Amino acid sequence: MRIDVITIFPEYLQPLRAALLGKAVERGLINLGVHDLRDWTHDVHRAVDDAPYGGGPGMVMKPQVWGEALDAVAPQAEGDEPGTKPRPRLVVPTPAGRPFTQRCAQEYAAEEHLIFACGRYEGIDQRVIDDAARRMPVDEVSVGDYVLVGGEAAVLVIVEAFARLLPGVLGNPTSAAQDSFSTALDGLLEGPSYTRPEVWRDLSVPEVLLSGNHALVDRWRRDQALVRTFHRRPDLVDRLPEDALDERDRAL
Ligand SMILES: Nc1ccc2ncsc2c1
Repeated sequence: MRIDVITIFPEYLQPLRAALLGKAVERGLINLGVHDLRDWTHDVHRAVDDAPYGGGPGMVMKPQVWGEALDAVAPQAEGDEPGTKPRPRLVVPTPAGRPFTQRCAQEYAAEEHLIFACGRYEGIDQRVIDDAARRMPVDEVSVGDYVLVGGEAAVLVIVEAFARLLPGVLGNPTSAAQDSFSTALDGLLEGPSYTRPEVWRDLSVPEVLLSGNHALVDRWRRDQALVRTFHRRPDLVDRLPEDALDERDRAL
């Protein structure tokens, strides 16, 4: 998979070259390009923003600079035979976007080429998104109901969420199958985990986990996931299968 990130702070994306993701890049599972948006400016000040039409606080990122950057990173070469190059998907993190979920992460893990546009200030001139949408799918996505200073931190979150799903990235691929929100858990939250010692600061591991009875352990883990989900994320309840509601009543 190819990932391109366009930003005015390339150094912010260094964590993509560290740890597990860094290993995936080194091994060629991910082909990563991080680009400085200012490389497509032509003025002495290398300006990337301007005052908003209609007035209001803050600055808006200029369409000309973004247009040239996206043309360079996702060239629409004349005469390209359709399907000869993977069509990229443009992802624009924004507080005003649709929620980024585990399902989105699974979709992105299936893409061949993702381009991330990191906005700053009050955001990117909307015509950049509208122009790009003429030649590639564009997603404006939110990583939560809060506002950051820019899109870079959101890109780190999004890339980690889908890259860990790529074959060969995680040491133990089966662990992703039992994640919170996974199909195996019916979209529930994971329950609590424990490891040695059995007693720590007078706190004991739940007896059932020491029983060796896998059926009882599985049932206990399911109950813990149900109770945790219903208490912490009641908004996920309506997405659960009908029988999970009955399980809830038994578990609570
Ligand atoms: N451009 C911009 C500004 C704030 C923000 N918060 C989450 S993503 C994002 C993107």
